[in-house]
Amino acid sequence: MNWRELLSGAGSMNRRTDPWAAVEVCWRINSAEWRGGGGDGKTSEIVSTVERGHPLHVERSEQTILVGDSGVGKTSLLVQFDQGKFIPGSFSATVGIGFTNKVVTVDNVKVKLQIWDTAGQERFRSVTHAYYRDAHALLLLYDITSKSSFDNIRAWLTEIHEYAQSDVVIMLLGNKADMSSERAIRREEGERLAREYSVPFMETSAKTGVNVELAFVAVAKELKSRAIQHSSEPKFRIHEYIEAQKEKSGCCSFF
Ligand SMILES: Nc1nc2c(ncn2[C@@H]2O[C@H](COP(=O)(O)OP(=O)(O)OP(=O)(O)O)[C@@H](O)[C@H]2O)c(=O)[nH]1
Repeated sequence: MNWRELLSGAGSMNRRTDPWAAVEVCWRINSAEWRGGGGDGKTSEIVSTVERGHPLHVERSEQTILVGDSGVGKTSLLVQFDQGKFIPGSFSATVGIGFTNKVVTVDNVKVKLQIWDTAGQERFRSVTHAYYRDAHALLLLYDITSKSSFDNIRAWLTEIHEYAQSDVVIMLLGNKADMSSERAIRREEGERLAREYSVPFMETSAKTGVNVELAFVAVAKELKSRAIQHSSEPKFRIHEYIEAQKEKSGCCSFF
């Protein structure tokens, strides 16, 4: 059963036609608020669908942009997330912008992330700016072996605040965490900068895959919770989620 069928089944309870309404209906059912309340046979069908654990499909693209200096690993991070692989070898800089669609299932809801991979080179900056306005989330990368890429983060944040929506989800990522012998930026420095700007932070490796999925899943969870947050549920807090997941995986001890 897809969300359209769910929506028509839920129509007697919620007449909105927004696809997110179907998710909200099921969300409430999921949290037992309307359990058994429909009396039309359809409600219990929806309940059992959710109980069987079938993810709800959501046709809405959440636009996520990867930004940061050239060579920090934006394309590699996306390839690792999308295909689970790292292609070593010569570096070929992104020209302009490219995108990948990826569906992430979070809390039994499918969230479609449209991920834009931007070119870090200065000459493409005006192209990148054009995409900021429509972004729901921004992953801002630096390379832990490159001091200049870290020093430029402030300038990137200034641009983001100038061109993006004020409520855009921003996450700071220190990539290439596998290259500890060439590390130029300590993890604490990344953490301090992230705290200063009140953005979540983690170190990632597009090579080993460490924290790559976590970064995108955390963004998907945040965007989903903003779209269908129900008042009876505790608010999703991305900082707390990331810290808890990092602790669980003992992520940073092997860098
Ligand atoms: N060891 C290691 N190398 C990485 C990692 N991520 C990227 N690289 C390498 O760094 C180089 C640049 O990576 P890209 O992904 O092309 O960088 P980019 O940020 O997309 O660069 P632009 O397209 O110019 O903006 C490539 O040679 C990658 O193989 C990583 O996590 N670890």
